[in-house]
Amino acid sequence: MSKTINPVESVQKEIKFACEKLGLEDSFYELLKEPERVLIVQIPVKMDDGTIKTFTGYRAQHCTIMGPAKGGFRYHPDVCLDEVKGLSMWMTFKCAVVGIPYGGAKGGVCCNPADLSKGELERLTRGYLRAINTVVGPEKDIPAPDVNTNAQIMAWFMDEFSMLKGYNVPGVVTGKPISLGGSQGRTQATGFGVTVAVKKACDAMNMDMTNAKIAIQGFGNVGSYTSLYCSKNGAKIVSIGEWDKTIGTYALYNENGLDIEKLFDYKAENGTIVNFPDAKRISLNDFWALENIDILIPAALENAINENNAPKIKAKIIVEAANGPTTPEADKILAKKGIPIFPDILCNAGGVTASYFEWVQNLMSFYWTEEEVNSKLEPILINAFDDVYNMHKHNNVSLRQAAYLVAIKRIADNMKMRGRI
Ligand SMILES: NC(=O)C1=CN([C@@H]2O[C@H](COP(=O)(O)OP(=O)(O)OC[C@H]3O[C@@H](n4cnc5c(N)ncnc54)[C@H](O)[C@@H]3O)[C@@H](O)[C@H]2O)C=CC1
Ligand SMILES: O=C(O)CCC(=O)C(=O)O
Repeated sequence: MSKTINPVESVQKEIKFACEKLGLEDSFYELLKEPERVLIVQIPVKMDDGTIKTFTGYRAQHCTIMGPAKGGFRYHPDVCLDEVKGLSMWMTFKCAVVGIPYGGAKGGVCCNPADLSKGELERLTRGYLRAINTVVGPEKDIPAPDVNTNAQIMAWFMDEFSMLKGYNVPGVVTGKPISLGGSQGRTQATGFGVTVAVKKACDAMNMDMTNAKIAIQGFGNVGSYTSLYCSKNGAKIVSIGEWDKTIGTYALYNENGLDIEKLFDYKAENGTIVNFPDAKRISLNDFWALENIDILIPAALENAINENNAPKIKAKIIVEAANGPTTPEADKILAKKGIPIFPDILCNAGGVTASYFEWVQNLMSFYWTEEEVNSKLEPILINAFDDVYNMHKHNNVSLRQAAYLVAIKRIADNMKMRGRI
């Protein structure tokens, strides 16, 4: 059994280390160690059978000094206060790493969306918005999609907020459908950004991406587009680890590389990839222990790589696409094995950066093409990668520590200039 990991304590350790390394006084740590605000709400939902069920929802806003709070909300049975708080803290540092004018937030509702009908999901989403409406808005806090939430859910969220206000407010949420003010490229942006990180990581490690074999855990929004863009860049996606409601966790494996476009079609048709024909099915345990893998990309949930499976990992590098996929114990094990980990707050920042573009377009009511979005997105991600990599090289710190150093230096400079400290 893995030890229970408290994400808040894990982030606090990273903040403390970075503040000390940057020579910042304790007051900086004091201001960053906990979210500024956490809202816990009960959401009554009329179920299809006429009964009322109550769900617990959360919204945590960690730090708003750099701008309005920003971050997704998820629907999952494991959603709880500490998870949402930890995820909101990661968002603050992610936005600072890429230098976009936001603080960090995250939300979620503890529920199993697989058990809810479309109507129940809509009523839950509208109820969640009504319960948190006083703390969100284009100038305050702008949610977005995360695990088990998507463009349709963002559309209901935006519609309910607009009805409460009495006028259309597209900028209250990002990741909307294009027809409602969503941005070109947002759906694909996190996977696009992870692929930029993979390319940069390969360059830094003298690896050839066009010959790389990649294993990816998760074929949801982030995992699927990461698979697609990495394969378009010549890499072979030899394995995809997944979860299915009928059989639990499993992985698909094809040593010659899975056909990702066919996998997209198969998932669109079947809602799952569990019986995809052109692959062997292996266990998730075997997935973590795969031989001859160059790059491992966790793109599912927190704590996926832990003290149990880290010793088995044979990949040359890990690129984190999920938030918090590697536990602190696994970090230490992998460091001893000499496997570098390119961290989440750098590698998955493409999503929030494209969300920033969506919000800017909503505020201007003037919309960009996908080419314009991607041509603005890529240089931001490349610069962020270079900032983190240089910090890592020049300060004898891990890549994760380097990302926190870059982020916290920017936030601390802002705090000092304002005279907060
Ligand atoms: N959607 C976005 O734009 C962003 C998402 N992220 C992070 O990326 C991760 C994935 O998010 P999304 O792709 O949006 O969620 P999603 O809900 O679209 O996909 C998650 C996938 O992981 C699979 N999964 C769940 N548990 C699993 C397990 N134990 N083993 C293997 N597969 C499992 C699910 O079946 C699903 O296909 C999360 O950590 C999220 O916070 C980070 C940045 C932006
Ligand atoms: O697009 C956004 O605003 C946030 C995405 C998100 O939740 C994340 O980066 O973890």
